[in-house]
Amino acid sequence: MANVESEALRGEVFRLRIDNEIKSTELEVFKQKSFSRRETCDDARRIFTQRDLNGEIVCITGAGNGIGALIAKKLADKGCVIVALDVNIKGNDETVEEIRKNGGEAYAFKCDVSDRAEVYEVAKKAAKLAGDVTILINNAGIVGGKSFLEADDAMVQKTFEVNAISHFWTTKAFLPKMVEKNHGHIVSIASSAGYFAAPKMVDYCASKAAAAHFADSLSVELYKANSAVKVTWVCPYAIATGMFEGFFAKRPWLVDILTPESVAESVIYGIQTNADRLFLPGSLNISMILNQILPRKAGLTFLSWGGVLDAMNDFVGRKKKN
Ligand SMILES: NC(=O)C1=CN([C@@H]2O[C@H](COP(=O)(O)OP(=O)(O)OC[C@H]3O[C@@H](n4cnc5c(N)ncnc54)[C@H](OP(=O)(O)O)[C@@H]3O)[C@@H](O)[C@H]2O)C=CC1
Ligand SMILES: CC1=C(/C=C/C(C)=C/C=C/C(C)=C/C=O)C(C)(C)CCC1
Repeated sequence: MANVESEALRGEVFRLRIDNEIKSTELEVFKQKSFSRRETCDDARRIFTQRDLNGEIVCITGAGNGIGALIAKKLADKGCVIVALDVNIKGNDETVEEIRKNGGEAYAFKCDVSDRAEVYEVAKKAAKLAGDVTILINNAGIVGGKSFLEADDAMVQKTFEVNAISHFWTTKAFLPKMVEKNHGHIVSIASSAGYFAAPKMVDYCASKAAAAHFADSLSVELYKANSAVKVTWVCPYAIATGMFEGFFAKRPWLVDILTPESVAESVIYGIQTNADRLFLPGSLNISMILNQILPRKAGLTFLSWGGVLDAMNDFVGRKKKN
């Protein structure tokens, strides 16, 4: 299970990096693992430029479950103030309770991020209570898991509204202050599904491609404005949070289902090092390039060899909680 191993190793080296105990062997080993040339070079540079997040005010959507909840708690442990938004009140409150129990500062707001008015209203309340948000993590997401003709229109619409269009509203709510202070970070949890297609994910893949390109385009606009506001978009392979329950990874030695823990650590690492696009695992960089440059037939053969065609056959997704 090379991938899990390299993910775990990444986590291990990552932890070493926090202690700033960079030994050349660790760095060497880190390089050997399945990271693309570009990422390794960037990593070498980024390893020594991790920024301290203490005192940052982080708004994270979808903080009631899965990687959103994990990232919120981990950032709170780093001294961040957490503004947790979720439509799932119970989960959101649990996340905030746990942070407060550990001595952190956190605020829970019920918010359906697909409801623009609600987003703007909650954003105002959050700024009054917690202060101006300096890191926005657009994490909330849904997936229907139906083939194109089976997918009901309402779910297709909702998928775009949550996975992509909501990023406009949350970013419009918090970016002005970041630009004014010339300090801030927008993080979009997009997906590798924004760059790779699979059956029963037409709406999901299209919405994640929109989310990825939103972040990419915004980062170029901010670059033109010489802004210090950073943009990171994260493109994980399937993660074992329950959202993609039943997803099948045919060649786990190539790309295996990720642990929420390793994804949360990598997202935070990406924020600390101002990463731009973060494929998880890093080897997807190579696959993405291959998939783009191969003639279509060869690309389809590569994807079917990798198991894409049957990956969603047994998809059940998250069992709706009570
Ligand atoms: N799991 C995976 O395999 C992968 C996930 N991703 C992306 O990572 C992100 C997090 O995924 P993951 O942690 O697995 O997902 P989870 O389903 O575990 O958590 C998502 C959270 O977002 C909440 N949410 C859903 N809709 C809304 C809404 N309209 N407004 C506010 N909150 C909402 C959910 O609430 P509720 O529980 O009530 O639905 C849930 O608390 C998503 O964007 C997902 O697309 C990317 C790659 C792989
Ligand atoms: C990338 C890639 C593959 C499969 C990618 C898939 C199917 C990604 C699915 C991602 C999901 C479900 C994300 C959820 O948000 C293969 C075929 C293993 C070959 C190597 C390149």
